[in-house]
Amino acid sequence: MAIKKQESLLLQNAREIQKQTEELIKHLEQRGIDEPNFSASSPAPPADDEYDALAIKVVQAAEDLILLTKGPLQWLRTFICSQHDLGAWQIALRFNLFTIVPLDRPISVSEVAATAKVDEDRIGHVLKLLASQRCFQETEEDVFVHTALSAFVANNSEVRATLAFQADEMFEAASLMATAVEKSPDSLDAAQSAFQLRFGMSPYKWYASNPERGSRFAAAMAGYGQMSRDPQGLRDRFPWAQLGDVTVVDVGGGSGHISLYLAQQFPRLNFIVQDYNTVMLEQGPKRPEFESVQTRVSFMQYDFYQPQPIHDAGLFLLRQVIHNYSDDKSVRIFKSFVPALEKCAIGTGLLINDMILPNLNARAKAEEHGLRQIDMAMLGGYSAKQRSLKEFAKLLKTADERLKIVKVHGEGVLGLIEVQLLRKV
Ligand SMILES: C[S@@+](CC[C@H](N)C(=O)[O-])C[C@H]1O[C@@H](n2cnc3c(N)ncnc32)[C@H](O)[C@@H]1O
Repeated sequence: MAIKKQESLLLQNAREIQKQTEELIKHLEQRGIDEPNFSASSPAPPADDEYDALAIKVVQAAEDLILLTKGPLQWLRTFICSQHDLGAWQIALRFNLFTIVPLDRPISVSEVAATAKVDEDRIGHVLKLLASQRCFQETEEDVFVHTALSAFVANNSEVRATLAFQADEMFEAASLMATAVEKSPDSLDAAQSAFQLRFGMSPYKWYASNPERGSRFAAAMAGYGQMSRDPQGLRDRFPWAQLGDVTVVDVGGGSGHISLYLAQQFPRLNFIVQDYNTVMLEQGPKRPEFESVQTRVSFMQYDFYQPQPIHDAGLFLLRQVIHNYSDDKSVRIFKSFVPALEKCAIGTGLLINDMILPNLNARAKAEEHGLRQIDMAMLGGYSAKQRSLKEFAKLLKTADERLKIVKVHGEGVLGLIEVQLLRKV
């Protein structure tokens, strides 16, 4: 029997990239969408689940090929210097380089530096690093134009807020991750989170006492919504229209950006946005979409460790809250809904819109990596974590035996877990 020569793993990955890229192009062609390029006028890739599913296959094969080609030593060399990339982005964001570089003409480093009020030498070095990531392009020595990447940042203030809060407070806190574990090696301790060690208080207290950063955090959350396209997933994967004329209570809703979005989509629904942080709540009515839905969206200060005061809700929404808390606090939050759910109509749901960590090999590594990054962000910020479906079920049961997961709606970056308080009719 002829011994089959082992096929090159490098070539297998290269062929996979070719095959999956062809699928991706077919998808674009079928929808009449032009291919993306690096220029500032590049069309954006489509924002739909089908495209994402194709794109992740290309990304996985490409990332595997990069690792195989570079080998461990050179892969590590690049990776372990990532904090310096973030440092350069921090400067670019803090000194507004993205908006100083005009969208319609080249600009010299000296002009950027004069507007940013920082010396030319450092601004040049920062722009050159970013340009090596195809974020800005140096068209001639010390002259820059936007690329697709930098123009996107320039044009999107919410995404800029997301980048800036990560490059500032989260980056500073992340440098103390191991120290935080050293201080509390046996279990999660919110008082010893990396953020707490860096800033002396929890993120929420810190944002409340630093209103400028607090309002940037609210915008950053909206930017995350764009990145994960989760508001659309939330809209499409749950039967909102079937709820009828009811009030949805958005608990820990921050600026209410999600309620405002859903209110625009579903004209029969009313929303109450609850948050204990008034700085976050005050952002809501300032948002441009508020005007068109202001009769149906209201804001209310409420602390979710206290019993839920709304007893005639059609649905409670708890979005991106539980991942900020340890197990015991999550149980207290779930418990706060019980007296209200006992009084609301039978079948009233508690919809948890939080990341569900995947089971082993359920998702491509490149995709799982994105989820695990946020899991680490929760550890560093709050001594908290993301959870699997099994973990959610366990916490709900500990809060009240009658709290049951009745459905997981669809699949996306964030999960959509519908919980009901099972009661006898
Ligand atoms: C990660 S943000 C999520 C915001 C929003 N739900 C979203 O999806 O964008 C968590 C929110 O919980 C709020 N929060 C924290 N502690 C709270 C408490 N004890 N009671 C009510 N809201 C609280 C924070 O102010 C913040 O707006």
